[in-house]
Amino acid sequence: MISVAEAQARLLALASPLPPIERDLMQAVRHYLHAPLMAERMQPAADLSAMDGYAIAVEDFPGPWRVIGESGAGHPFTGDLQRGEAVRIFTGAHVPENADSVLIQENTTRDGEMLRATIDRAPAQGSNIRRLGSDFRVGDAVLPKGAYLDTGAISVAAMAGHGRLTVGGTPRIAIAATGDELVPAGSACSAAQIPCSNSPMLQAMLTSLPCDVRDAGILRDDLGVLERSLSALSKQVDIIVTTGGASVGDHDLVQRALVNIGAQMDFWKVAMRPGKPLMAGKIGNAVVLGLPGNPSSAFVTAFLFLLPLIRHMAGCNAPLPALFEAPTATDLPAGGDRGEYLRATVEGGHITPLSVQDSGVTRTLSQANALLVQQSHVTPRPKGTMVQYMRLS
Ligand SMILES: Nc1nc2c(c(=O)[nH]1)N[C@H]1C(S)=C(S)[C@@H](COP(=O)(O)OP(=O)(O)OC[C@H]3O[C@@H](n4cnc5c(N)ncnc54)[C@H](O)[C@@H]3O)O[C@H]1N2
Ligand code: MOO
Repeated sequence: MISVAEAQARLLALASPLPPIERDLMQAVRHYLHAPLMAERMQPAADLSAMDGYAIAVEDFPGPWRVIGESGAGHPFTGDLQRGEAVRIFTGAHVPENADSVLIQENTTRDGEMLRATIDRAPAQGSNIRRLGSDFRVGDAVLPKGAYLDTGAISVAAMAGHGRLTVGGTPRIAIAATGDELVPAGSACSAAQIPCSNSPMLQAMLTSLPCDVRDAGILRDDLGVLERSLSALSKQVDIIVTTGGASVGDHDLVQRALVNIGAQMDFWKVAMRPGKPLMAGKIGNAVVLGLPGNPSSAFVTAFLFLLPLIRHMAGCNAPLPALFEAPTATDLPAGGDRGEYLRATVEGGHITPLSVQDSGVTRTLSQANALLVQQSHVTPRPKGTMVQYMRLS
């Protein structure tokens, strides 16, 4: 059996990043930036007031001042300030020439044109002023290549003058559940049946990634059905994900069906728990990833393989999940012959593996916010030992 790291490397090598595409800002959300993003404008484009109050020269403190005009956001005051003069100013407005501080209005009294300070200490030069170019200047790289376009990134891209962005491609993905026992979630379900939770789970996992996901339904454990469906999907999408039918039972037909329709399988079985029966290969131009059927196995393998594959194809520079460290809140037993990914909770800086690790259980998936990574053959570790984990949320 190959290691998780080797399997990840082999999977990513099966596909190249898709060609980049230009999109409107809002269509670029959750995509990866294709090249560093340069500012096309200076921000702020002038010295701006950070508060509502009066623009003054600090050397005139403690006043009084004569208010000679007004500067509002979008309506700059065009004159300049002489000794003893102030300009009424609002948040976001241009600071007039010769002013070097904004007195907030709460620290003043006003009588007609006359302005007085109600504080004793002179404000510092530059106080309540956002300096020209202090956020970024024209040509500054405001986002690096491969940046994930989350809310903050969209904000800075818009401020930097961009209405369209060049981002990595959007892989098309088909999710096919397999198993005679499965019924669609919410349908009547006999004791011999089980709701298909894997397909909704996988779709939920992909909502924050740049991909077009299609639910290819539930495929019966029938070689002909699997062959026809997988063959058709391979011509329509970039990634086919199956769940179930990956192991060694008589009804585990996914691999056989794939080979029969000409797939080149790259690996089957990875030294990990849960998720051992994972398989990957290619049919034509499509990558096929066969996840095990058990819900936690499907979750962990999707987290460690499917998500990185999508990120890689969509232009992310670092597609694999990041590793963090925390002290374990409980003793940990020795590792077995497979790497383990224990569903765990990180709280108050400590990590606690959930007591139930059965890969058929879905409740633990809803409770876990981390996967505690335990290398194979590791010796027992007492409470307090630093361990590695991956964040799930
Ligand atoms: N003799 C052996 N038996 C098994 C081995 C092994 O090495 N030797 N491996 C075990 C491991 S590990 C896993 S994981 C499972 C995976 O098996 P399959 O991928 O073939 O999955 P199924 O048998 O089809 O289903 C397993 C389990 O999951 C339920 N399931 C399947 N699909 C869904 C779905 N879409 N939503 C919810 N639940 C699903 C299914 O009903 C079964 O209960 O094999 C072990 N066996
Ligand atoms: O590896 Mo299986 O995924 O342990 O249940």
